[in-house]
This record gives sequence, structure tokens and C-alpha cells, in this order.
Amino acid sequence: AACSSYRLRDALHPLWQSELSVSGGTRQSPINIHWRDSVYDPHLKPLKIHYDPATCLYIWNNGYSFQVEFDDTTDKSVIMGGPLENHYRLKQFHFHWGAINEWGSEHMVDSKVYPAELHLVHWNPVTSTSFEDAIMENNGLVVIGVFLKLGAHHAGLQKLVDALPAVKHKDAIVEFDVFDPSCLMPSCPDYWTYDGSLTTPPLTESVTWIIKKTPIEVDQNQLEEFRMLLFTSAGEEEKRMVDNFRPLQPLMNRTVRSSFR
Ligand SMILES: COc1ccc(C[C@H]2SC(=O)NC2=O)c(OC)c1
Ligand SMILES: [Zn+2]
Repeated sequence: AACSSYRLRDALHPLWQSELSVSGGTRQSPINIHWRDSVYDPHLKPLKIHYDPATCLYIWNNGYSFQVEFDDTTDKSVIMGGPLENHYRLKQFHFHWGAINEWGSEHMVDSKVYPAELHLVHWNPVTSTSFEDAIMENNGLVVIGVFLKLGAHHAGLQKLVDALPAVKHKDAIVEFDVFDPSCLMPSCPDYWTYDGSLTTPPLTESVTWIIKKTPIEVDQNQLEEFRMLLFTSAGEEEKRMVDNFRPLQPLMNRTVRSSFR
């Protein structure tokens, strides 16, 4: 019943009216990860991350989240290992968050919700010639999800937070150079992985998800800076950018694998 009400609410939500475009979806995201149902896979390798801070280009407000874009014309910022057959190039990262600390993440772990979730989006340059192509390819994309929890100040994130006032409105863009997103990774190597989809239209089922088990800590002021962004363009009636997460989707015939016992 819960999932059907989610899907009803999901389909009615203004952002996902186009949900019908994948109404036959069998591998939609996000999901609630039931820890005990995840299956340890000894063949899963450690995830290898090599990001070159010089590939960072700019930060912008796309009307749904704020996004940091990277130069993906070379293999300078890549991930490999883990469940992956080859390397994937970093294209962008963005966040999802709530109006208050009680919710905000897209994925959940045993129904535990976090105040925010980071998504690092990568594409497969071996099977696709561009990010745009990879979106339509089965397993063309890899998104690493990192939970954010309320706690200590995150010094690495602060550089990003300090740039947010410059991208307050939809379509605002500001140069953002030399940022290493590795600083947003928890040191714990453990992750879950499953086959899923984009969590915004076109909702295509082209994503290998890698969800880190351990959250990173950020402080209240940093979360509140996220919540001062706007969905709306300059001159429009202001709508605060909050609750930009998709409701849970049914697991259907999928198994979540874990890299740890
Ligand atoms: C047209 O192609 C798109 C559109 C949207 C997103 C972003 C979505 S997907 C995710 O994980 N979170 C989000 O907000 C995307 O990302 C790969 C690719
Ligand atoms: Zn996302």
C-alpha cells in the first residue's frame, strides 16, 4: 500500500508527471536499502577514485539542485573497480536535501532518512561517446551516493557552501575551479550497489548505483545554506529550494549487494 501511494503521489508530483514515460519501470530509484536483505558479494572490489581538482569547471543552479560540472573530455577524473567493468568519467555532482533535518535524502537505510544526499555522476566512455548518450545506455551511468548527517563542520564542503549565494537563483552560474570532490567521500570503503535509474526525468534505467554505507558529517549552518537557494529565477516569486528528492520506488525483482560482511 505504501509504495502504491508513493507511486500515486510520485506520478502526481509536478516534477514527475512524465513518470509515465517509464511507467513500466522495473528498476527505478531511489529505494529503501534493507541492510539484512543485502547480499555480501566477495567479488566486489574496492572502489578506486582518481579525481583531478583541475577538471572542476563551474557551479550552477539548474532549478532543481546546485550542480558542480567537470571537464569530462579526458580520463583525468575517473572511478573504477567496485562493481565496474571499466572506468567511468566524472561529469557532475549535486545534492538532494529537505526543508528540515528530519528528511532530505533520496535513498534510505532500513527506513532511516538522512538530511541530505550527495550524488557524484559518472558516465561510461567505453560504451558511450558522450554523457548524453550514456544516459540512454543500459549501465551507461554510475552514481555514487553519499549520505550527509548533522554533526561536525565539514571544511571541504565549506568552499562549496561559500559559493552558494552566487547561484541563489535558477540558471545562475559561477566559475568554480580547483575543487577535489574526494574530500566529500567518507574514509570507510564499504558500499551497497544495485541497478537503478535517474531520480529525475527522464528517469531512464541506466544507472549502476553505489551507495556508501557511512555518512559524512556537516553542520547546521552548512545545511541551512543549502536551504537558502531558490528553485525560482531572479524576478520571480521566491520559492526556497528544499525537498528536492524523489519518493521511494519499489525494489521489484532486484537484489542489493554489499561490499562488506
Ligand atoms: C538528462 O539527464 C539527466 C537528468 C538529470 C540528472 C540528475 C538526476 S539523476 C540523479 O542521480 N539525481 C538527479 O537529480 C542526471 O544525472 C545523471 C541526468
Ligand atoms: Zn541526484
